[in-house]
Amino acid sequence: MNKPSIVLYKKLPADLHQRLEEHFAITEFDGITDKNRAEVFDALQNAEGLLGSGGKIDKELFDHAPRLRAVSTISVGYDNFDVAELTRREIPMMHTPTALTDTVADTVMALVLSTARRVVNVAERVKAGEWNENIGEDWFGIDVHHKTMGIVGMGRIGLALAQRAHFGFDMPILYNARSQHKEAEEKFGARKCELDELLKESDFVCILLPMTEQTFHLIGKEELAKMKSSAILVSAGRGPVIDEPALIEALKAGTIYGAGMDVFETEPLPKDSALLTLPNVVALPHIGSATHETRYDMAACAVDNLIAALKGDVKQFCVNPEVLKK
Ligand SMILES: NC(=O)C1=CN([C@@H]2O[C@H](COP(=O)(O)OP(=O)(O)OC[C@H]3O[C@@H](n4cnc5c(N)ncnc54)[C@H](OP(=O)(O)O)[C@@H]3O)[C@@H](O)[C@H]2O)C=CC1
Ligand SMILES: O=CC(=O)O
Repeated sequence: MNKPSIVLYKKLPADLHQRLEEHFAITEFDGITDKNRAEVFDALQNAEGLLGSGGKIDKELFDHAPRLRAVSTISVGYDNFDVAELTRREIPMMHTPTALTDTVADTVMALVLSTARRVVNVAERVKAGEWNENIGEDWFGIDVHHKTMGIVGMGRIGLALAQRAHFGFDMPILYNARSQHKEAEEKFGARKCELDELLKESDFVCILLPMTEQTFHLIGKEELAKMKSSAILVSAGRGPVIDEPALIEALKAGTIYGAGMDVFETEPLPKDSALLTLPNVVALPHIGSATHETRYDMAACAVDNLIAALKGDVKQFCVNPEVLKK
């Protein structure tokens, strides 16, 4: 019997590629871009599955995939997919939560620490040969321990961050989400509050929200103005949740102390972005989950997800489970 065809648009570790090959006939691309879209469309004509990460996965693409039965992304976020269109076509889509939760929380903590203690800025000065005598106050940062941690988006990653902040740094925790998160409250002493209160009271405001219509530019000029001038904003959910020009203004004006950022409105961050010129910004290239171990685990999860889905056996990690009930 012929194996089902799939389109793979992300390079996989050899063993995972082989596992996929045992089940499917693979047509492989290095991402889906404006340049190769037409070629991808051709390959999709026969494809029953789609697996990869990144790119714009929209209705036009699905229109070229008449046999598509399952989609699997190697990521937690799926804002680049037209999920409503997939659901309309009764196609399940799977993602890879849990595999990366701890690693992303570690990255957020790294941003908190490096921004507060000015790790990058100070290390660059050492490399530039500026450490010639006992350091003065111009090398100092601010404390992290015992300060108030504000977490916007108390989901999987928010919870893992709360654990680190509570047990590692004795930080009181405020959080904002749509629902109450008892585990965060009971295990880590977190208190749910309105966004306004969180912005006013927190020393670190960590944004861990998905990109949705409701979260687009949730943090803009007015919200930044509510933060303490000694506070730090950390952005690790999706770039467009923050109004970047407003953030740049706030950083330049000293409305807030600094920002640690792993995600941006445009990625890769344009070379002329003012964020690159500000000493109170730590900018990372969307490395939240980027460790060898975690990226492997995410890819393995996505491979398992696609194999299960094309067997009609989806048990977990489906972002549109309503299609499974039909
Ligand atoms: N920088 C990086 O490399 C990475 C970034 N991410 C991003 O992080 C996001 C979060 O991941 P994860 O924690 O696993 O996701 P979860 O779905 O577990 O958590 C999302 C949280 O956001 C809250 N939320 C959603 N919409 C709103 C809203 N309008 N107002 C207030 N709260 C809201 C949810 O609230 P409620 O609990 O009430 O539903 C939930 O607490 C991902 O969607 C992705 O975009 C993920 C991985 C890596
Ligand atoms: O940003 C990364 C993800 O997994 O989502």
